[in-house]
Amino acid sequence: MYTDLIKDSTDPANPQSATAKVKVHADNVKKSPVSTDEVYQMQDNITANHDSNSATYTETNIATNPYFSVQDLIVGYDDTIIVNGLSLSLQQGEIGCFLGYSGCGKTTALRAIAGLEQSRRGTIGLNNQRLTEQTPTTSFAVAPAKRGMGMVFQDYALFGHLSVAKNIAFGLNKWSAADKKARVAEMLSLVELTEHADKRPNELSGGQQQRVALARALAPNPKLLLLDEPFSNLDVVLRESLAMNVRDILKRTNTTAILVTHDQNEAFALADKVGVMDKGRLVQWATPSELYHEPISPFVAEFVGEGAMIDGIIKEGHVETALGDIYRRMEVYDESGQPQYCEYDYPNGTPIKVLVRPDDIIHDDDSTQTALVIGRVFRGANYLYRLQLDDGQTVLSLVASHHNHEIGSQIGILPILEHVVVFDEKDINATTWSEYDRSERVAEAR
Ligand SMILES: Nc1ncnc2c1ncn2[C@@H]1O[C@H](COP(=O)(O)OP(=O)(O)OP(=O)(O)O)[C@@H](O)[C@H]1O
Repeated sequence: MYTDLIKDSTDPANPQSATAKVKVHADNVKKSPVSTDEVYQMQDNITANHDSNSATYTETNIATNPYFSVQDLIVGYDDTIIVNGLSLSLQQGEIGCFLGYSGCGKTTALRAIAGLEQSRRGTIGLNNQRLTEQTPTTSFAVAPAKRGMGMVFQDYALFGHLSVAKNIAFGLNKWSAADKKARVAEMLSLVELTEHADKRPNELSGGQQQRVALARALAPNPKLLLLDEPFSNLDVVLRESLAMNVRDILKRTNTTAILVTHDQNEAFALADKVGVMDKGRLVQWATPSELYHEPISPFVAEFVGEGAMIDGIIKEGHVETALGDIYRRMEVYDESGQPQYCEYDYPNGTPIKVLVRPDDIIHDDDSTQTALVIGRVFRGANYLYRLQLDDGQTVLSLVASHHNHEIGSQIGILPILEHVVVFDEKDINATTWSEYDRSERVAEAR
């Protein structure tokens, strides 16, 4: 794969393949329900764990060790591997996210981090403590209740018979009465629910209940906060605004967190680093912007954001396409600030696929290059147009909605091909989202 950035594009998560001969991923296996009791116990113990006897890194060095790290984590049931070589790291205060389709192993990964699932291989470290280490020679795992983690669930899991304030105070049993009162007041204010302190959860909206759940999880000051699809019970409009609100709260409290979701808007609104998962593997671990602009494979390109893949062919070091020629741009500039280019190192005639995002195609009435409008979706501020090029290929274009063009009309376009992503045949032969989608439908139809 080539992007406009000339740099090593190998998978930073570096998933190692499992050596055991096992079947990877099975959709017919039922998962055990999340045991909220286990999680309440985790929560109750957070503040009691400052003198935890869990092992510390022998070569501890806060400057070089990430605050939170997972290395080559493998989790499976019987002969099935669900999480396959997960590796990632977060600095303190960073928010990470596992993003992927249903059944790809996101929740299992989260539960393994919490210690609620046993791992077969790998290490987990948090705040200079080794929490899990499973190697051929060592086997070590800190109990969930001693990991200092908090959890927020999809269904809020609040105590219906307790007030909002008492729900928030739940994990503070070992605090003095005065400290507990002050902490609950602080948390109520943080999530802007002070005036609802004495209400029962069922007197609150879904969004408010989720804020109570967040306050309850944050109250004992967890070392790591785990959020499992926290917004999926809420309507779409509320989801994005609550996601931004939650990000703001986590940033203000410098909380390190991991979110699990299948919704990329949620992932982008909340997370600093997003990991796209596919069949138990972390395919790419990157910032939202990197995922969108520099997807590592067609799978990630198609899963994250919108766009179209068009055909290209290598000619003398550049790519010829129906939209125009693409030159390989480096993130290197000459003295006058002009970007520098180099050649794609493929032989002449190599077939290529080019990822073109809707923002790469600008509508321009004065352009001599035109395309046929074959579809459009009104999105308030914009129209998303589906456009057919002269050779029959289609691309998408995001155009301000005051440019109202009927289906069947020709419009002028200006392709901006400076930042497109180029994939070769090897990338294309990898499993794509479309292929997955098809096989899912076949499986569902059985
Ligand atoms: N305790 C278990 N025993 C056996 N298989 C399990 C168990 N827990 C999960 N699985 C299987 O592991 C796979 C991944 O499940 P997981 O819940 O991690 O996926 P997910 O990506 O979080 O999906 P969703 O978004 O639907 O929650 C599924 O096929 C599931 O049936």
